[in-house]
Amino acid sequence: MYNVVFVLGPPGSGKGTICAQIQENLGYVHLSAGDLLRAEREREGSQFGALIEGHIKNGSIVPVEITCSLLENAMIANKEANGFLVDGFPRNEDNLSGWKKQMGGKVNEQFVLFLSCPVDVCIDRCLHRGQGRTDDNVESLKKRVETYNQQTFPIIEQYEKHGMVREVNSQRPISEVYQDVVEVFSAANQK
Ligand SMILES: Nc1ncnc2c1ncn2[C@@H]1O[C@H](COP(=O)(O)OP(=O)(O)O)[C@@H](O)[C@H]1O
Ligand SMILES: Nc1ccn([C@H]2C[C@H](O)[C@@H](COP(=O)(O)OP(=O)(O)O)O2)c(=O)n1
Ligand SMILES: [Mg+2]
Repeated sequence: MYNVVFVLGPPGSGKGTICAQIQENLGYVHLSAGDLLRAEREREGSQFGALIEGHIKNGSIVPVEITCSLLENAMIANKEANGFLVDGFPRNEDNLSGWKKQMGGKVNEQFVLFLSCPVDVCIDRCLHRGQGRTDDNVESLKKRVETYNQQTFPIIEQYEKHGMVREVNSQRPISEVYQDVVEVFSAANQK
């Protein structure tokens, strides 16, 4: 059974930044749904490139069959990992139900790391991220934040009802955020 930690929060809340540090220090493998989709978009011969780019620019969510298969393939390719940081997933009901259907019974969901940060701070970070992303512009960001508020936050609330959410305030220096995140992982892995 694969250990899985979901990492959620608004665009720009620091999910990728924190996951990279956890991967380096705790042996979890970082799987960013967004990175996997961008790689699939670029892959020669992919039938999904245009569809993925449409969703990315529009801030909407790619159908789960595509995203979940990318995640599962990446997990199979990293069997030796202590666990997986599934970053930016599940982002809506379709993601959640598709994941349960495809991965239910194959994974141990440890907890949901929720990086909370005010939206205006997050937008500002994305606008200065400097990764040349086609969706780090004011127009796409407006739509991504709307998608987050309308579709992703309710998923976090569902997990919250099951006592699975560990919230860390990410409107602080990265080192402080990281310290709190490490404590969350320590507590979870002591059990
Ligand atoms: N705690 C923080 N304080 C200030 N800037 C941050 C912090 N965490 C991340 N950043 C910066 O904000 C931008 C978005 O971070 P990123 O990890 O890509 O977020 P996400 O994956 O949630 O969209 C990056 O430029 C990153 O360097
Ligand atoms: N589960 C997911 C994750 C991302 N996507 C698409 C739509 C998202 O706006 C983009 C970018 O996601 P990504 O996680 O890289 O974005 P942030 O790190 O939150 O800024 O990818 C998706 O369709 N389904
Ligand atoms: Mg990211």
